[in-house]
Amino acid sequence: MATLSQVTPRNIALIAPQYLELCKPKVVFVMLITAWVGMLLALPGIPTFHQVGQMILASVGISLCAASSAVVNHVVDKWRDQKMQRTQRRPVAQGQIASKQALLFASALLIIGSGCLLQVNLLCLYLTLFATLGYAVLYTLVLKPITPQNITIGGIAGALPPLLGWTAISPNISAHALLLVLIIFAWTPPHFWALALYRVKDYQKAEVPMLPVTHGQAFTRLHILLYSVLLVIVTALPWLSQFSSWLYLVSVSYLNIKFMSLAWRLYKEKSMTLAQKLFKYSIVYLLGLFLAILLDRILFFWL
Ligand code: HEM
Ligand SMILES: CC(C)=CCC/C(C)=C/CC/C(C)=C/COP(=O)(O)OP(=O)(O)O
Repeated sequence: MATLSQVTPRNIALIAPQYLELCKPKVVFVMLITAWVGMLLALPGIPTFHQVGQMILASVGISLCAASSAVVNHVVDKWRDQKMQRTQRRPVAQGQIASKQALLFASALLIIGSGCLLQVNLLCLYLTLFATLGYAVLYTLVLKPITPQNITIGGIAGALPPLLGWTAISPNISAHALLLVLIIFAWTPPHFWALALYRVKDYQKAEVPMLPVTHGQAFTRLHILLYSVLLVIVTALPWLSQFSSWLYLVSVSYLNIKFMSLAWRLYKEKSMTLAQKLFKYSIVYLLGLFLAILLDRILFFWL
């Protein structure tokens, strides 16, 4: 336990980046972008002052709850992270932050985040708590060590942010918000299995039953390809249901051609460089898709 005399500005400056790292800030930020798109799409027009206030509170609340589950993930995964090259330098794995301190930090984030969402509405709060528990408990604690389908089922938690954003503005479960959730849900397996392919040794060492460990590289590449086809089909739905117009269709087609071509080449060529490329591109793809759906909506339905 730190004594009061140890709480100096210098010590805080030293420890703050480590606490920030526990929150998985880059992942949470991309999730927040998808939640913002959900919020903006739910708006009937230019937001009122009250709605801007709700959006700010919801953004803080969703980010803090997501960060809290990321911190718990570091604690639960301490021993696994120590065995994997990619994660062994993490603050909890290295013992720079004790599990107890990390859990206190996670609790504080969860309490403040929930407090913010309580001011927004109960539906948004409950769904966010469901996603938080989904990642911290269902995925990390229960599914990750027992089944290679951990990320398909656990992916529901990571896919929820657009719905969380939507309900912050309009407290009902809209079919269009569910379409956005479905897109991230179909996107998650190729996003993660591409990484698992080139990090397979890590997962073997840590005895985590990820798909390339349990079913091999060829089976994983085939499943990346199949989920990519599913992703292409699912991403056509906003246009087919007339929620989005031609601008979205053209943009998403461009993004999909590159996604499919990488997934197809990875399936044929068995290259680790291609797996790395697909993983990196999956993030650009998701950001591009959400930007396209938002711009399309603003240009054709708002203006
Ligand atoms: C269960 C679902 C998911 C799994 C298993 C997963 C897995 C991973 C893993 C293992 C990494 C770490 C890569 C590294 O440390 O080099 C990563 C990175 C990343 N993921 Fe995911 N992910 C999931 C869902 C999501 C979702 C829903 C989003 C965004 C909406 C997302 C966005 C990102 C981003 C932006 C990075 C890069 C972070 C960085 O560069 O530090 N992920 N993902
Ligand atoms: C409220 C809300 C929206 C919650 C979502 C929570 C959240 C931060 C999900 C992140 C998904 C993710 C990075 C999974 C990887 O975990 P991993 O343990 O497989 O990866 P690692 O080995 O890099 O830790």
